[in-house]
Amino acid sequence: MAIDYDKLMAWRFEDVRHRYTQRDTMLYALGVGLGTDPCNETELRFVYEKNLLALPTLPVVLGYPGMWLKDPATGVDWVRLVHGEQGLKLHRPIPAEGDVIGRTRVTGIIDKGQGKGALIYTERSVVDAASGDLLATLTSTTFCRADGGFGGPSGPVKSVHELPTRAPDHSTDFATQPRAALIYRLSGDYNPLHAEPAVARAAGFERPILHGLATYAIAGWAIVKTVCGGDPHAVGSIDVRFSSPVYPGETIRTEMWVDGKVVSFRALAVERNVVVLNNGRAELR
Ligand SMILES: CCCCCCC[C@@H](O)CC(=O)SCCNC(=O)CCNC(=O)[C@H](O)C(C)(C)COP(=O)(O)OP(=O)(O)OC[C@H]1O[C@@H](n2cnc3c(N)ncnc32)[C@H](O)[C@@H]1OP(=O)(O)O
Repeated sequence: MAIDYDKLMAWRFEDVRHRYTQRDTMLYALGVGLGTDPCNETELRFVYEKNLLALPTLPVVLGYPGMWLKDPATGVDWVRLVHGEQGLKLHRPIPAEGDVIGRTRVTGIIDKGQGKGALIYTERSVVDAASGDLLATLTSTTFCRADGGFGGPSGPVKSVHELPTRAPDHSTDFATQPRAALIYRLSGDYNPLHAEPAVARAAGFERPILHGLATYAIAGWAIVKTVCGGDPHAVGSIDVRFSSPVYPGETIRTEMWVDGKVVSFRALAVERNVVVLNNGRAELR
């Protein structure tokens, strides 16, 4: 079944009420890979309940509607989809525990052509359940590699941020563990692509790949640690494109360029010397 543009644009999402605890916040940070050095006090603040802080990227798992594209009625071949781009705008500091509502909608669908794929743009608002205050706005591009040529529009596509041409101002390495995806998924993205070898092979990968949002969080953490002095509240937004898959166990090198309040960044899988995140742009408060 092919994508039906009008049907998918009008896809109805239920509100997702999500009460998250300090334990969830710590599990998220552990899934990202923090806490491997028990004496690293900067990381401990995100994985230990004493004065616990939330990573700025935590909202990506709050009020998440799940793998809705697995529904055959969407017309999407879910096995072949990958995460294409992610944006996050933080409107308020994210508490280490809370009760939120996620509201998702489809904002655009692009036909890249037969054999090239389709892009599905979604936006999610995460609001505080009690006050109704908007905490974060998330924008996602799902790259549906098997679904091009359905007769939809070819634009407008999201523009990408150009990185500076000079050498990076900062660079930091972060070793992921072979089991990284198996821990990260417990925060809510249960896509079997990250756990089941047979599904990964059917999707065209030699083995399960890491969640794009785990790599995204690693780059976000690199910015917090390197540019923000460890203060997660200093981050206002983070946008990036996923340019190549990451295999759990690889080392992620985040390269950063700082120009006033704008941090441009990209990330590489060091062992293969491949750029895995590109066109990154974070804005500091
Ligand atoms: C609610 C939220 C739902 C989210 C669901 C996500 C669920 C998760 O569990 C799934 C994951 O986490 S998957 C893991 C993370 N993602 C990845 O690993 C993808 C990495 N990227 C790739 O493989 C390729 O870049 C690939 C395949 C993306 C593109 O490669 P190519 O086809 O070779 O593309 P290329 O020839 O370089 O360019 C063709 C056109 O596509 C545009 N483009 C490229 N990369 C893009 C990307 N990442 N996002 C959006 N557009 C992208 C190019 O600009 C080009 O456009 P044009 O033809 O107009 O010039």
